[in-house]
Amino acid sequence: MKGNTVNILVLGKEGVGKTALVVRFLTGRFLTEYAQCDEMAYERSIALDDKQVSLKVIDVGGKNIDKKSGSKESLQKIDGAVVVYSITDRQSFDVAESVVDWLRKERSSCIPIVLLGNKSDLDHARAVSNQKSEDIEWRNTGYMLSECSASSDSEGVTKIFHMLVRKILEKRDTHIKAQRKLSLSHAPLGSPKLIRAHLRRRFSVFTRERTSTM
Ligand SMILES: Nc1nc2c(ncn2[C@@H]2O[C@H](COP(=O)(O)OP(=O)(O)OP(=O)(O)O)[C@@H](O)[C@H]2O)c(=O)[nH]1
Repeated sequence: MKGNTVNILVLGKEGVGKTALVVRFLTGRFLTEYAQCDEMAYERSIALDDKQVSLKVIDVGGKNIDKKSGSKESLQKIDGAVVVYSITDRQSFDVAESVVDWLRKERSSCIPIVLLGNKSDLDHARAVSNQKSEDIEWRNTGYMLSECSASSDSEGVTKIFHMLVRKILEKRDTHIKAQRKLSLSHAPLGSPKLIRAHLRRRFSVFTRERTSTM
């Protein structure tokens, strides 16, 4: 079982600020230059809502974005993705949209995706209209639109990654509950599993009744 281990893929066109965002989120710092790599994986344990979460963030170099080969293997193991574009680069938004389509096609189960416009500090050079709705929320298809700035908005970057991790854990929880229910409904009558579940239910009613009369 995966427990609280979460794997996130960060993708997008070259130069949109993927590494800057990941580094900002994991270290709180903004660096202006990075060594270019095809793919970098960062591992970190974070505290979120009283839970300890083991995070693995894979930053796929923008050069790989067309062939997408580097990320294909990682794809089956990931729980969620941040697809980044720069608000100053219209083409990076088109690339990001095609990456979201590709992710949806490649992954049979619908993973949560954030379509994220970076460099919002450069509003004067904006080339993509503002996608950010005031109350950020997950849409039906399991994706979210937002904007932030790796260079000037540490809090905003953290908030977005945290929202994604929460969504992943919530989805996993729902899946586990559904699996449990299914395995119980398939258990043969009188099986130890079914008897145990039945006793647990009875026992909880019994303790509730006792507590309420006290
Ligand atoms: N103004 C501004 N510049 C940014 C921001 N985020 C990143 N940059 C700059 O954009 C450039 C590219 O950032 P990277 O983080 O290397 O971009 P990347 O998407 O990882 O690039 P590749 O690894 O080549 O795919 C750097 O010069 C950063 O300093 C931001 O929020 N605002």
